[in-house]
This record gives sequence, structure tokens and C-alpha cells, in this order.
Amino acid sequence: MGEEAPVFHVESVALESKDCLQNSIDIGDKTYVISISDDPKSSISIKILDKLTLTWVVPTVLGSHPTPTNSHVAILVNNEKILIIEKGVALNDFIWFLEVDTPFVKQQCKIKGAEVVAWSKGVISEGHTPVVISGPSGVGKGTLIAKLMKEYPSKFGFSVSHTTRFPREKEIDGVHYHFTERSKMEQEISEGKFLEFAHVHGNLYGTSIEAVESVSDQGKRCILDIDVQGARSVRASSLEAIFIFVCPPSFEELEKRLRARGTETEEQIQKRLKNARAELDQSNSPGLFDHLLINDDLEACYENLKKLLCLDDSHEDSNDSLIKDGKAIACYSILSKTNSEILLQSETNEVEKGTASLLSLNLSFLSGGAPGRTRGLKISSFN
Ligand SMILES: Nc1nc2c(ncn2[C@@H]2O[C@H](COP(=O)(O)OP(=O)(O)O)[C@@H](O)[C@H]2O)c(=O)[nH]1
Ligand SMILES: Nc1ncnc2c1ncn2[C@@H]1O[C@H](COP(=O)(O)OP(=O)(O)O)[C@@H](O)[C@H]1O
Repeated sequence: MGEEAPVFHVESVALESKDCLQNSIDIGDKTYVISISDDPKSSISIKILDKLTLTWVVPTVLGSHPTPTNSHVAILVNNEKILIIEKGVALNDFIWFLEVDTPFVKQQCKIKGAEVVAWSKGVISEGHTPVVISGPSGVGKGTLIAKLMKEYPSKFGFSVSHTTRFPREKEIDGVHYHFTERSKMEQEISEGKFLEFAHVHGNLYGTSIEAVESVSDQGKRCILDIDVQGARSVRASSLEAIFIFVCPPSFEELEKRLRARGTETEEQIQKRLKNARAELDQSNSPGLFDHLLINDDLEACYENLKKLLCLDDSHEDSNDSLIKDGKAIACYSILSKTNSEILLQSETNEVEKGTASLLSLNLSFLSGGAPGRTRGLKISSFN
């Protein structure tokens, strides 16, 4: 006696799922051929067939691509993007989108004058709203952030910026900053890898998209220590964030702290103090900062920062339990698709810890996308 099949509403159109090393998906007059090889040395290749002229185009592929694997399924989400479900990879790495006609791809096509497609990794966890902290040099931003990271190591992650300035004595490359050459950084900026960048105190500083996304991937709240120009750029970007400006109790105290830190030459101190006046003026720009914090007594200021960040609120994302053991191996095929929901069925009989026999993927709340991650994936599991 066979088991009764579950009843799902399947939309009659666009259920075009293929399961092999090479997938082809039709969108309008084009066929996108995606070949993912399990040879780690060979990369994922995309080819586009123009069905009207019967010519092949190899597009420029942007973004970090999925882990090579020997099996995957591809399905059309809408005319802008293709969903790729990888098999045999970790649960926190199995959902990918190949963007073929999103606003970002259209813009890149114009800039590059060529056919462009872009990868974006799907992220189940919503993460938490990032926190942008700005304020003049020497006000105590680094000190406050260090206290927060020390007290809540699993809640917060620091967005490690790139900079062309020289490292200070105790600074570690990749921890405090990615110390880099100007030409290399400018090249990466032109490749669209940066969320924002600014010239500060004579050097180039910038937040890479990867710096922010990698913190969110760990389910942590991202903290950005960036200047006022950077805060303005982030405000204008698609990244939702809380913006906090840290003020000194007085200009004299700021100068005292900057000198006492002993990390700058006199010339650099003068430059920082001059810029501090402009930054303090801009802290009141309408709509820029959500909160101003005065760092007079360090402990009192830190307590106020914690209040702003609602650190007593222990709300947990409902998706979090599903990705807690994100290393469990995913092996799902597509069971059905409607406009907003895709049902995935596990191919393994033994349901591994952290996986479920059926997953429902809700695509109604997608946000972000290339050049960063695709967020807002709601996932429910059924065993
Ligand atoms: N726009 C932008 N500013 C940054 C970034 N990283 C650091 N900054 C800012 O650059 C300024 C100088 O930083 P730093 O050289 O570490 O000196 P400090 O502020 O005196 O400790 C500070 O205002 C930082 O907030 C970044 O990625 N983007
Ligand atoms: N509330 C405070 N009172 C006195 N000194 C402080 C206070 N906050 C920070 N400092 C000191 O001021 C100096 C500058 O702080 P830092 O965190 O490096 O500033 P920023 O990251 O904003 O440039 C450091 O030596 C730090 O120990």
C-alpha cells in the first residue's frame, strides 16, 4: 500500500526544473545554460543562447558563485532571476539565485556594454539590523565597540573595513582593517565590491559588501565604524541600519583623548581635529543619525549604547532554529512551485539532524540580491 501523496496547489506555468550537471532555463527569447562541475578547480559556466539569431553569448558573471557540486536543480523564479538548489552541500549554502535581468544586472550591462549575469546567495536568517557608528577621531568609537564585542561575542560582528592607511602598532590585518594598496582598492571599488567608500584624513577607507554580509551570514548583528560621509552613503544605499553618532563632551576633551592615545603624529592630529569640527557640524544633518550619544563617562555611555540596541530583548528569529546546525547536508528536490512558494522534498530517507523531509520556501519577502546576498527567504520545515 503506497503512502498518500500530499496535496499541494501547483501552478501550471513555469515549473521547469531539471536535475543534472547542466541546466537550461528559457526566459523570453533566451536560453540560459548553467553548468556546475563538481571539480573544485573548474568554475561554473553560464552560456546564453539567443533563440532568434541562434547565437551563443558567454556573459560576464559577477558575484561569488555557488560551491561546485555534482548535482543541482534550477527553476525560474520570475523573468529576473533563476533559483538554484544545490545538492550535497551544507544547509546554509544550498540556495542561490542567478540574476539575469534585475535592476542591478541591467545597470551593470549598461556600464560594461556587455551581457551580464550575477550570482547572489540566498540567506535564510534575517540577521539583525546593522549598526552604523560614526563620530570624530578620538571620541571613543573603537573603545565602545570593543566593549560591546567583548560582552556579546555571539551577538555582534565587526565589519572589517579596507583602508590604505598604515597599520598602528597593535592593529592586525583582517581583524581591525584589511590594510591594502590604493590601486588594488580602487580596482575593487570599480568592480562594485564596496557598499561605500570615502577619503578620510588623507586615506581611502571603505566597507566591502562581503564585510557586512559575512557578519550577517553568521547570524550576528553587524557593527560598522565609519565616518560621516560613509554613513551618508549607507543611508542612501539599500542597507537598512541604525545610525548612531558619538559626540565628545567638549572639543578640548576630544583633543586630550586623541593626544593621550599616542597613535598619531602632530600633523595627523591637526588634520583629525580639523575634520572633527566638520563632522560635529554634520552630526545634526536632518535624517542622517537616529541617535546622538555623548561619550563623557565611558561606562555611562556604554550603558546608553546598550539601551539603544535593546540588548535586553532576547527575541529570536523563527528561522534561526533551522540554520542553527547549518553544516547539515542538504539534498532536496523540487516538489511543487507556486508564484510565491516552492516545496522541497528531501531525497535522503534518513532525515539528518538539522534537516527536514519537507521544506517550504516562501519567496514573497525577498530583499537585497546581487551584488550582495538575497535575504528575506522564509523557510518552514515539516517532518
Ligand atoms: N567611510 C568609511 N569610513 C571609515 C571606514 N573605516 C573606518 N572609517 C572611518 O575613518 C576614520 C579614521 O579611522 P581610523 O584611521 O581607524 O582612526 P580613528 O578614528 O582615529 O581611530 C574614522 O572616522 C572611521 O570611522 C570605512 O570603511 N568607511
Ligand atoms: N569616555 C572616555 N573617557 C576618557 N577616555 C576615553 C573615553 N572613551 C575613550 N577614551 C580613550 O580615548 C582614546 C580614543 O578612543 P578610541 O576608541 O580610539 O576613539 P575612536 O575609535 O573614536 O578614534 C583612547 O585612548 C580611549 O581609551
